[in-house]
Amino acid sequence: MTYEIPKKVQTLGEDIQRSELKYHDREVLVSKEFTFDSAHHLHCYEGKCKSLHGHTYKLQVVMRGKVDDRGISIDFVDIKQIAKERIIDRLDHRYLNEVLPPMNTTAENMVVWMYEQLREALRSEGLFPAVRLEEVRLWETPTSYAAVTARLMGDDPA
Ligand SMILES: Nc1nc2c(c(=O)[nH]1)N=C([C@H](O)[C@H](O)COP(=O)(O)OP(=O)(O)OP(=O)(O)O)CN2
Ligand SMILES: [Zn+2]
Repeated sequence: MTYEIPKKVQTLGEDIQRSELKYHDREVLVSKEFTFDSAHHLHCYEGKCKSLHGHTYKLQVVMRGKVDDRGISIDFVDIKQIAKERIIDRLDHRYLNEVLPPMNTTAENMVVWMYEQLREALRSEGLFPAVRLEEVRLWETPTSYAAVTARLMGDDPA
């Protein structure tokens, strides 16, 4: 069954297109969250995390960009596609020590690697510099996270 948009609502859409009340060119942060489950263990670490164990990780990706005529700075769908391809699909239900480049799989190391992956994806997809990565946050447990920002990564725009 198809639903026809009422004439009144169509007109409202046209009004919005014509309206002066637009926030385009204003920079806005846009964020999306993901979860994935992985196993890992730490090296050079005395404590329970030296043994093989798992986490439900939570990843938050924050991007920033100028709002366009539609009122969108970066489509949530694009953030999802990039994060899935570059991170989630590679790490979900995997043994991190095996699938990540050689690193101790701490939240700190992983979040920097994730930032680099996402920054590279924005460039290769042609979204940068209109869209920039602002912050990446990785929760290892509900109470522990590591994060990097554009400033910490030396990527602040002049
Ligand atoms: N700075 C860091 N400290 C620790 C890391 C890390 O990546 N960076 N990692 C670990 C372990 O991987 C461990 O699994 C997580 O430790 P912890 O937060 O203590 O885990 P809990 O399940 O005990 O968390 P609660 O939320 O307090 O129950 C260790 N340290
Ligand atoms: Zn752990």
